[in-house]
Amino acid sequence: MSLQYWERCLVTLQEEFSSSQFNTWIRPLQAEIGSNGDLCLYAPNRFVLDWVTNKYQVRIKELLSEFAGDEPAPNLVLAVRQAGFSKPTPPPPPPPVQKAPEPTPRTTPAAEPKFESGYSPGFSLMDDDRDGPEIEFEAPLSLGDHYVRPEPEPYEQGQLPLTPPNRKVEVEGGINHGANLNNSFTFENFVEGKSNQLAHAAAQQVAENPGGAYNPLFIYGGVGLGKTHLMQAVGTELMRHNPNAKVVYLHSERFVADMVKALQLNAINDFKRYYRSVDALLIDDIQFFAGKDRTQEEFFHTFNALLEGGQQMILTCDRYPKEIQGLEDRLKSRFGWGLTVAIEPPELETRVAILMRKAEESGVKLSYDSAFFIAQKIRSNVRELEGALKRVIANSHFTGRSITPDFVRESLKDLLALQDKLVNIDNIQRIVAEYYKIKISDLLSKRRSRSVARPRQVAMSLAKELTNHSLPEIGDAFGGRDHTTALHAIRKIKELQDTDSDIREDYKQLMRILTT
Ligand SMILES: Nc1ncnc2c1ncn2[C@@H]1O[C@H](COP(=O)(O)OP(=O)(O)OP(=O)(O)O)[C@@H](O)[C@H]1O
Repeated sequence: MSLQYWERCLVTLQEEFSSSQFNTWIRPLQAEIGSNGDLCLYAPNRFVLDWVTNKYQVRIKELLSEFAGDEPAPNLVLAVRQAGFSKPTPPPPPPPVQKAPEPTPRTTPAAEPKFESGYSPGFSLMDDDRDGPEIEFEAPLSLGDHYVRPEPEPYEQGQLPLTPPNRKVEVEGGINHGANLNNSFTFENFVEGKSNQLAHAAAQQVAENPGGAYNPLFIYGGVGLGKTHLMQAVGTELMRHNPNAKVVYLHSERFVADMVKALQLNAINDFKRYYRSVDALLIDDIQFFAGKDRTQEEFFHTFNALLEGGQQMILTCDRYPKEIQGLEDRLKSRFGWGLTVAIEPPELETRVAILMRKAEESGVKLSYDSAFFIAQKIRSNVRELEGALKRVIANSHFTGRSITPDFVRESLKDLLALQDKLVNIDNIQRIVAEYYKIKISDLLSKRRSRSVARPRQVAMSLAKELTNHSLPEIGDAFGGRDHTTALHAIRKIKELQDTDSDIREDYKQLMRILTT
């Protein structure tokens, strides 16, 4: 048997699943035909294996039987890819001078910092209590730690403003020493829902087993959906297990700025040493690496060294790695070596649950009806949701009135008016027409061909979901149709979202365009 059945399965599964499901669970499976003709699918790690076994195995078997027709279907074997198994792209060894020492086996994230060969600092990165001249390098400066460079170099006028020697770095409020982590981002206060379930589960796995099979963990999704929160929750958890763990969180722009500064100061080796000495490196919004070739080059080597040393990396991005324009292919492929998971905008129930939780955390009583009202109106992302809730709470404190749906409506009046102005039937029609490359007049016409009818139904559904117009008003706005046509359109699109991955993706994209 050749792999053709599996290749056909892939085509079907890609149609049936959302792109994030397919990219996360199916794409990483490596297929082989076993010596006895079994179809062996190798998952990169246990997590993916369990997920695929529980959720997709039955469907894969069904498809295999379907494609085999009258022939016996191949036996399916699911397993974790073993070390030594023909890995698609094993990390190349870093250049000798940057080679990290042999990784020490570890059960906790508290491994000793790893230093380049020949460099013997004789102190911990976290150790403030030492003699000798110090300079604070840009990265440690933000992290609250600093280290001694054996031969401090003189500062020259005009050089970038390094912190003067011996100045103790202040740790910002709410920021964990040495990690730049925000204590308020924890697993406990992260509300799980369908939209973030995979990312949440993966992050918890990493917190339990750093440097394990899910390295790097790559979390992608739109703005304000909780990527930073989850990434930092892992960092906080690692530090909770071991307060000496060197967990470093930073925004990708900071990495770029540090590197530029290090190059200007001729301190690139310090830069390399610093970033390679951590136990866990958490970099946010790596889409900012796009087009920055020198940064990518440096990050590529850091990435390899960390992976080789078994140090955990977590990266976030606003899109799927392969879709980042201006990012080298070798980085794109490396980002997929661990686990790539998506976070989607939260659905209504999750939005309500988040609001109730945030209100509770603020010690405020929020009724379900009021939470529901806000969640129905604010759909774009969690940050916006939090902003709206803060406004309502502040207003309630200020006026001494209790929070009811009417009070919420009043408090958010300006915001909702602005939103209504931004999302109305006219611009839904304009954006849907642009998206499907048809004319607005087609949406309003009597034409019933699929190429026009489907976008029209999508636009009507969006109008129902995003505006306060009634069904008769929506029908009327689409070429004078009646409310039963609008109702049919909405039901049809709801049904298609469960069965047709193209429609599901289109709808999601359009929602994103209209609400962000
Ligand atoms: N599921 C959730 N439960 C609780 N709070 C959440 C959840 N998702 C997001 N938040 C909160 O929403 C706010 C925005 O989240 P976060 O900063 O993690 O978004 P992001 O995806 O990293 O966005 P950006 O790409 O803009 O950086 C934070 O205050 C975070 O705590």
